[in-house]
Amino acid sequence: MDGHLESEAVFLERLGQRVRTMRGLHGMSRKVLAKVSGISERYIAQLESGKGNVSIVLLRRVAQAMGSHPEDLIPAADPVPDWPVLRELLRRASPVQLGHVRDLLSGEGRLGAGARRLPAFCGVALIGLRGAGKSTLGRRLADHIGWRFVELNKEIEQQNGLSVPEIIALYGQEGFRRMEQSALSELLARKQLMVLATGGGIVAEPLTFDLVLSSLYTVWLKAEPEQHMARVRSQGDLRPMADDHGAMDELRTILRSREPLYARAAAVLDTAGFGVDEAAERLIAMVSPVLCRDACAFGAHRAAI
Ligand SMILES: Nc1ncnc2c1ncn2[C@@H]1O[C@H](COP(=O)(O)OP(=O)(O)O)[C@@H](O)[C@H]1O
Ligand SMILES: O=C(O)C1=C[C@@H](OP(=O)(O)O)[C@@H](O)[C@H](O)C1
Ligand SMILES: [Mg+2]
Repeated sequence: MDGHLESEAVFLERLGQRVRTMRGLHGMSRKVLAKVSGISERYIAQLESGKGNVSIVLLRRVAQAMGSHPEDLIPAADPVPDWPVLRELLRRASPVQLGHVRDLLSGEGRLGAGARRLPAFCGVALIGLRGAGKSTLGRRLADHIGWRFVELNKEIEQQNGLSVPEIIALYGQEGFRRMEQSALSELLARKQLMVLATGGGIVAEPLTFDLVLSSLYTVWLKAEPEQHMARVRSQGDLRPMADDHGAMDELRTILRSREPLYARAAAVLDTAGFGVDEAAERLIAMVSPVLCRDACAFGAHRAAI
């Protein structure tokens, strides 16, 4: 193969990987992505395996179906790990804000360390894939330390008067992520200590996830793919891991795509090999000393700990 062809083949392969990763990040099966984008499942499989040379218009459709942008799918080296957060912030910034950022980055800014604001400490967040134990262990932790337990998905449902599946059906992934962000902002604005069970896909939206990481002591509840599947199945909840033979593959793709983001949590609790009681004890033990130290440092209520 000549040099050009080879580098094009590598490009297409990496493009395919990025589509697959982004799809996993958003928890969408190939079937769902095909349906939402209006592109055949077979073609998406080709694209993901680096065999389909997708047109820019189709790539835009694929990106839009996942609530992302075509440039997010183009293989490129992200300059810094925080790049997706910075890019989202830049996209939304006002001209005045952009001016400040430009000044700051070009070394002309006057913002000293003293001008930086510490985020309010609002409690503990649990993140992880469905079946990680966010709801089960979160409730136990909240009962133990006497803080309010909040399910982010329930807040979203209450605030919008629709169930999560209804929101996704009506407004798509993008609409759901928007509502997730506003429900989270609203909760944080209450400035009450809480244990928050997030939705498994919260890591897919950089700004929302950044808000979680900067406002709450975040713990990733980790488990093996087989355990996620078994736990979810035994709850009788088969979304989005339902039906087809590829369910386990889909689950692995989702987990693999999200792992680097889940790993940004302040702490990791591996629940594999433990029952609920032991996992809860370990979570409480892991979190308690940090709460004492951080809640006090952040000026939170000592009595609540
Ligand atoms: N070590 C463990 N940690 C957490 N949950 C466990 C564990 N072992 C078994 N489970 C079971 O797995 C399920 C976890 O579900 P859930 O708490 O709803 O997860 P999530 O909210 O993350 O989707 C529960 O039915 C729980 O009883
Ligand atoms: O993993 C995901 O992509 C999702 C997980 C769900 O939350 P749970 O993890 O609480 O089930 C919910 O936010 C939505 O259906 C998407
Ligand atoms: Mg849950």
